[in-house]
Amino acid sequence: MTRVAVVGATGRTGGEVVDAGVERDDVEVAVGVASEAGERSGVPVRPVSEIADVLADRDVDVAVDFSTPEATLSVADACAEAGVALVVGTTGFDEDAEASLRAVSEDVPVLKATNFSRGINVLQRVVGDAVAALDDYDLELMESHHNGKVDAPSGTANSILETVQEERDVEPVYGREGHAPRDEDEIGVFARRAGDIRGEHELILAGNDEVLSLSHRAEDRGVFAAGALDAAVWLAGRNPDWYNFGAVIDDS
Ligand SMILES: NC(=O)C1=CN([C@@H]2O[C@H](COP(=O)(O)OP(=O)(O)OC[C@H]3O[C@@H](n4cnc5c(N)ncnc54)[C@H](OP(=O)(O)O)[C@@H]3O)[C@@H](O)[C@H]2O)C=CC1
Ligand SMILES: O=C(O)C1=N[C@H](C(=O)O)C[C@H](O)C1
Repeated sequence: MTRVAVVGATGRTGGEVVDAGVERDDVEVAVGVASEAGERSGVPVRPVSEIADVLADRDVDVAVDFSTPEATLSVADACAEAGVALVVGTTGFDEDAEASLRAVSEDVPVLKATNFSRGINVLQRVVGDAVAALDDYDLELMESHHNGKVDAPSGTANSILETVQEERDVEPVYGREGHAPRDEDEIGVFARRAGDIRGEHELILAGNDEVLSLSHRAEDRGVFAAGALDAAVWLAGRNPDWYNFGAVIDDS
């Protein structure tokens, strides 16, 4: 049984992690963490200001984080101090924050994924193959999310862009406007925010007479919760290192 602390337990995604966790046999949701104290699905939620005590008192094996970059970094430091593994789903880190997280993985195991759905992970594998095979096609990347999302483009879109750039030297152009003729080595990147869209991503590869569209749509946040908890169970007890979600999928 893996004892989990859910950081962001009162949020859209962390709340789903708590709900999913209390239903699982391989996970014990020991505690939730948020800005303020509260409760979710019968699980006590404690303020992040008490994180060090919380990790020790509740005998936590893995912290699962869907919060904000700032909160993640303070939780990561506490995990390193307490010897607690960390699963990070939060997106929107700048380069310095990403480096700080990587440093924490020298002390405790850290698994970070911009998207915990299995479908996106497979999409990423297909993207690499497609971009390599259709190496002179125009590329455009689109994502859509709910109106409460604060980072743009999404973490997943940035990860897809990285995969594309591993295969081809393309320069991102974010949200064209005005006189903006297309260069053959650019990739347009577009973010839409509306309603409660769970998360949609699409990469198109367009030749003159055909368009290949690679797309994914999350239909329920439960898909992220399930993946993050699978990752937590997989990560518990491993050596300090930097891990990715692909390894979890490959092992299951
Ligand atoms: N990797 C993946 O698969 C996915 C990643 N995400 C990412 O997860 C993150 C959260 O998204 P979402 O659930 O929509 O966000 P919400 O705004 O709905 O929830 C944020 C949560 O974080 C808590 N929080 C905010 N500030 C702090 C703080 N300083 N200390 C402790 N807790 C804090 C909030 O608590 P309070 O309300 O008390 O402030 C709340 O519980 C985003 O970065 C998003 O991109 C989302 C879905 C899937
Ligand atoms: O904020 C969200 O909701 C999501 N965020 C992640 C991202 O930024 O890619 C993953 C998913 O798309 C939902």
